[in-house]
Amino acid sequence: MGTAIDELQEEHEALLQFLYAAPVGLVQTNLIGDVQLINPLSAQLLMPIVTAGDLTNLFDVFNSVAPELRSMAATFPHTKGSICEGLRIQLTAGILGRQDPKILGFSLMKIAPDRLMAVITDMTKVIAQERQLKHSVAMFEAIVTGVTDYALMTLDREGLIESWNTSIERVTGFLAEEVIGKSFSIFYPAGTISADRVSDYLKEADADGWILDDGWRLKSGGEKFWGSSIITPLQDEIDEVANKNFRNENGNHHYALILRDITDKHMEADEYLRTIFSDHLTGISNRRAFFEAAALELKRWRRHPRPLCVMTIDADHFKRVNDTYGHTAGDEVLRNLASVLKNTTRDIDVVARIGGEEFAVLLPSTEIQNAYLIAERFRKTVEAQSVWVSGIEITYSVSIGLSTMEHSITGLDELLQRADKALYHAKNVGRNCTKVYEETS
Ligand SMILES: Nc1nc2c(ncn2[C@@H]2O[C@H](COP(=O)(O)OP(=O)(O)OP(=O)(O)O)[C@@H](O)[C@H]2O)c(=O)[nH]1
Repeated sequence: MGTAIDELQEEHEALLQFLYAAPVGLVQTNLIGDVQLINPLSAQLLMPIVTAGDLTNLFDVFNSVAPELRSMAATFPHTKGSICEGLRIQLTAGILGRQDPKILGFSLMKIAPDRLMAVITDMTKVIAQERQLKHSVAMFEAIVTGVTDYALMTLDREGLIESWNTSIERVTGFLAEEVIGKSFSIFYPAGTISADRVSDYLKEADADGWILDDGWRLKSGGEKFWGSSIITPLQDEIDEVANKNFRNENGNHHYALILRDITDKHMEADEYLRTIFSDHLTGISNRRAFFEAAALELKRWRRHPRPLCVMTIDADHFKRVNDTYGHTAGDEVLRNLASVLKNTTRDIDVVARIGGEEFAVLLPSTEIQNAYLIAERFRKTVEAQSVWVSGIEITYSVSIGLSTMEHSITGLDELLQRADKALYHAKNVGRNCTKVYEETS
């Protein structure tokens, strides 16, 4: 008969075998993330973010791409249960030389008071399929929806509304005479679309056959609704026969715009989207949302280069804030930073927390001189205010790095690296300042 020790040994070996053969990545750690058991698949999946082969601590490994995991585990109040489920973590975006972002599915469970189990899967393909499906579903729904549920209009080559069906009035409240001859941007709330963007949308529709754009839209009375717009170029044979010279270089000069009010559906999906794209601490975009939006902007830039800047921001001496006032106060400062940043930028800018105390903003259609002014306005606002936590006044400052997109830049990773170099320069010259990337910086 085996002793209790033998039984434990057997159990342990069975667990090891299970770990080894499991079709998902499994990592067992203690509460602070020190790895106790790890299967080969995990090691393989985590490879892109493991520095110098060091897999000692799971939270250290994830620190650059999902810094929130550590505090999520630390603040989990129960002795057992799910800490996070199906979190999608963008792995390789932003890592120099990696053009193909890998996305991991990550779930973390507390399985005993002193033990965590992480389940890791490769979601890259699933997400690509989901995105494709989203487009197909939107197109399909636009086609099959009852005539009353969508507004249909035609646009000229500049995006000015030429004709419409009466459903526009039902969906948006605008009358024909109010919209004919106006840009379709009339349906966008102020600050959410620029003239450049209108023209880019049309060019994208030409290049890809269509473009889908979901977001806030405006009714004539100023009321907002969540709309889904699909723009497709119209291949108009009659016009081609009538006047060949009238066609633009892409061969299309009219577009159909289908605008649907999907507020109800959006509200249902909103909570889900928030968990995927929002940073849990500050509520602004998370790293994943930033990289997705930035990839789209860069794709646009490659087709139609327009000034595009990136700003990276790092709170100064933040360790000192944590050490002096505690981690909770530190969190409050980060929330303050995010909110000031959001308030000093436009709606069209992508404002995200991309690391622990690192933030980034993508500034489309912005010259570097203007990006500098925006950065300085933000920096001075931070400097001039204070955060109150439990009756204690905390002041802090930020350092900022800026870079601008150029043809010689290979991708987002390089653009970000340049901004980071400028940020490093700002730290080196004494912090609380903004520096623009220069070849020599
Ligand atoms: N409160 C809080 N602190 C965090 C979070 N993420 C990272 N940090 C802390 O941020 C600090 C970053 O410190 P460092 O990178 O050493 O730099 P620093 O003290 O900000 O100094 P400089 O960047 O050189 O000005 C570390 O102490 C981290 O623990 C978070 O979510 N909440």
